[in-house]
This record gives sequence, structure tokens and C-alpha cells, in this order.
Amino acid sequence: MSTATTTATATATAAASRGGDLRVAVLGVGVMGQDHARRLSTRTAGARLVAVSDVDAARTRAVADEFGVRAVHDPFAAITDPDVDAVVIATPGFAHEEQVLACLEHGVPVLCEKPLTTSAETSLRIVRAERELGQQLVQVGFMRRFDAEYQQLRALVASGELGRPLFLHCIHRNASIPPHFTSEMLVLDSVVHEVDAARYLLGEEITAVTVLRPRASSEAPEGLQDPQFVLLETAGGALVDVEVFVNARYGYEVRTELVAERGTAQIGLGVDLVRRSAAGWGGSIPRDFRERFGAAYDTEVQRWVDAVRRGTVDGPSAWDGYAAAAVCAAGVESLRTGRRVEVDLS
Ligand SMILES: NC(=O)c1ccc[n+]([C@@H]2O[C@H](COP(=O)([O-])OP(=O)(O)OC[C@H]3O[C@@H](n4cnc5c(N)ncnc54)[C@H](O)[C@@H]3O)[C@@H](O)[C@H]2O)c1
Ligand SMILES: O[C@H]1[C@H](O)[C@@H](O)[C@H](O)[C@@H](O)[C@H]1O
Repeated sequence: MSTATTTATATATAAASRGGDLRVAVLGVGVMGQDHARRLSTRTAGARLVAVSDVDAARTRAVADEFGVRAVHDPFAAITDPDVDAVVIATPGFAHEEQVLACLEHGVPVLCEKPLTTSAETSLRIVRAERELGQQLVQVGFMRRFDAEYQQLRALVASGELGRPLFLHCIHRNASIPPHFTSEMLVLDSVVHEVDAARYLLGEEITAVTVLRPRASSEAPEGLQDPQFVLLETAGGALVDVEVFVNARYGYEVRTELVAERGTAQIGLGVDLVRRSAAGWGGSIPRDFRERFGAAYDTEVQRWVDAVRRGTVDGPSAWDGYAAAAVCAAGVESLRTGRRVEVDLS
């Protein structure tokens, strides 16, 4: 058994023998990191937020003060801190490879926000490093797998009741995105969710990607290719189309329609409550992902904590992160060249 594997097992055992509280550090405390920090501090059983770390020192201090935990400026010092049992990475995608590899080197279980990394090669490096350890330590933050509607749709596909899936029609709209968002990030950061969801729902790998560039919205920043239309082909011959539109202004909308041989099914309609009043009728539209997928993030983090305390992983793996990264890398090539690009999973 390698040193890292021994350390990971020891981490789980130590946490369990201390009365179960897993001591967690969150790296990157912007939008998502703060959301996870709050979740770990207020509504995750068996876990305790003990430290936060961010390259922005003022932000680290402010968030640490808000939650009453330690501020650690250097993320690598947080990973190797003997008083930290496990880490949540919520830094931007370009920082993930180094931080996840450091977790693996030191035997620290990690929940890494999507994307695992921003290229196939770097994600594959993580898959290989984890394999060499002989123990799974990495979970990727594909939270849709923990959403009740996605789970129902997957169960329906698996039951075979509607016959073989033919199409998935997907809509992924954000009201707005941060100013640093690039055209490539619509694929790498946004469509990566549909890539993972398609693999999860259909149980098939994606073999080719084509990205089409419709005219850009005048609401999008100058030079940003927004929206985009992405076509994914699966190994079994199903087609998955994704409209990704990240400056849709009116709100956050994520929908999927399955078309199968003997019926169709839709999720993401947001039909919980339909109101009628003098102002008209209708329901509400989520502001962003935290509202739409809040319960899924809660379940994701709770299941991650429970699994780490048992010394296992119970969610999307490094391989899932790699498979999605490889498809998205092909998507970025298609976005640049306008051509259909095949996906090669090593
Ligand atoms: N699962 C989801 O639905 C979901 C939603 C939003 C964001 N995300 C993911 O979460 C991650 C963070 O996104 P965000 O929207 O919170 O971004 P953000 O820009 O709001 O926050 C990122 C934070 O990381 C810090 N940072 C940057 N480089 C760093 C480094 N090398 N080490 C330590 N800190 C660093 C920044 O200072 C910032 O505070 C991304 O991977 C993103 O794709 C996932
Ligand atoms: O990082 C975010 C996040 O992953 C959201 O779930 C997605 O809707 C956005 O498009 C993306 O930018």
C-alpha cells in the first residue's frame, strides 16, 4: 500500500474515532466556494469546515471571519495541513490539476468542482495518478447526478419502458456570466454538465462533437460566441443536442427532453407551483444554479462526506471527469475549426 493510500485510510479512521467530524478546507471561496463553505458549516452532518483558502487574501480573511474558521493563504498549505482531513476545490478550472494532484500526493480525499481540468491530457494525468495509488480519492462536482429529476429520468431510461433513447434535447441558459468568461468556457465550463449528464442518463460514451456558431446575441459581451449549439453523438447512435446560452438575461433554465422509441420525458420544467393572480399566471424562474440545484449540492456534499468517512468515493469519479474533459476538448476544437471532431478516450 502506498503512503498516500495509508494516509487516506488513516484520515477516515481518525475522523471516525474523533466522533466523526471530518475536518474540511475549501479552496477558492468565490461564488461556489462560499456556497460550499456555508453548506459545510450549517447543514452537512459529520463534517466541520475548519479552513478556507484563496489567492485573494482579503477574500480569504472575510470568508474565514464569516464562518469562524482559519484563513490559509496558500492552498497547498491547506492541503498538507495535519488538521485538515479532506478538501473541497472551488477554484477556477485552470487551477484544478495542480491542486488535485497535490491532494493525491498527500492522500487527501477531494471533492473537485467541475470541470476536473480544462484538457483531456491533464485529466488523464489525474486518473493515472489516482490509479497508481490504488485507492479512489477524487470526486468531481457533477451535481446534476444528485438531482431528483435527473435520477428519475435515468431510472426511466434504465427500465427500458420507453424503448431505446433516440435523442436528448438539452437547454442550458444562464442569466449572465462573469466578465472573464470566454467562448471556449461555454463548452468547458457550461456544456460539460450536459456531457456528464448525457453519459449518466444514457450510460454510453460520447464519440463525436460538433459545435455550431449561430449569430451572437447583442446582449453578449463583444467577441463572445454566445449562444452555441452543440451536437454530441453517442457510441450507441443516439444524438444529444445542447443549446447553451449564457447571457439569456431572464434567469437560469436547464431543461432536458428525452425522446425514446415509445415515448418522451422532460425534466427541468420547474412546474412546482403555478400561480394565478391579477398580474397573470405562471411560476418563478431560478436566478442561478444555486437556486435550481441547491438540494442537489446538499446531497452531493453530504454523500461525499459520508463516503470519505468510510474511506470511499460515492459519486462521479476521476474517470468521469476525464471522459467529460476529453469530450469538451474535442468541442473546443470543433468551436475553433467548425468541424466535427471525434473523441478518443485512452
Ligand atoms: N457545479 C456547479 O454548478 C458550479 C457552479 C458554479 C461554479 N462551479 C465551478 O466552481 C469553480 C469556481 O467557480 P466560481 O463561479 O465560484 O468562480 P469565482 O471566480 O467566483 O471564484 C473562484 C475563486 O478562486 C480563487 N482562486 C483563483 N485561482 C486560485 C488558486 N490558484 N488558488 C486558490 N484560489 C484561487 C479566486 O480568487 C476566487 O475567489 C469552477 O470550477 C466552476 O466551474 C460549479
Ligand atoms: O460554472 C457555472 C456552473 O457550472 C453552472 O452550473 C452553469 O450553469 C454555468 O454555465 C457555469 O458557468
